[in-house]
Amino acid sequence: MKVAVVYWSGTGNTEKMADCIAEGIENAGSEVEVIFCDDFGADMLNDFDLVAFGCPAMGDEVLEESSFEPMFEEVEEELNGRKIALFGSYEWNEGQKWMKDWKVRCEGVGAKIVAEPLCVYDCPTPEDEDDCVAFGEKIAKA
Ligand SMILES: Cc1cc2nc3c(=O)[nH]c(=O)nc-3n(C[C@H](O)[C@H](O)[C@H](O)COP(=O)(O)O)c2cc1C
Repeated sequence: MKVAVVYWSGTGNTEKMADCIAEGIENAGSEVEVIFCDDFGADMLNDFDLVAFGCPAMGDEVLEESSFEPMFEEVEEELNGRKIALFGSYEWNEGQKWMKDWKVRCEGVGAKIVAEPLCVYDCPTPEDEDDCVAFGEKIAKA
């Protein structure tokens, strides 16, 4: 299994999640590449069996709009039938609306979401980091 972890992060919280998820994927014996969203595109999808997308809640409960959203708009057209996972950090709302909307959006284009999306409040605690590693191990076996 070859996995891409594609993320955006402004203050490092989602980046930390990405690194821990990658650690879990490696623990599971899979190959992983951690890629900043500007360096990923639809033409790379065929190189991976699974893509884990990470983006914090930004704007008003949306994906980051200048870098991650344009990449995702291009990629989502090609997600039908592909295995993906979603994760990200948030801070302002307990409702995690951005992630609920993102999940519905991905299901709408036919992506196969292999695990319940992982949301972490603010900066990952050591326990959150363990959850991220476990998430990586889980999705790598999906
Ligand atoms: C411009 C801006 C908009 C944000 N909008 C939201 C939001 O709508 N909902 C929320 O829960 N958190 C919001 N946040 C908080 C971030 O999601 C939170 O700080 C997160 O940990 C940032 O992750 P990062 O370190 O990966 O950038 C916002 C933060 C910024 C700077």
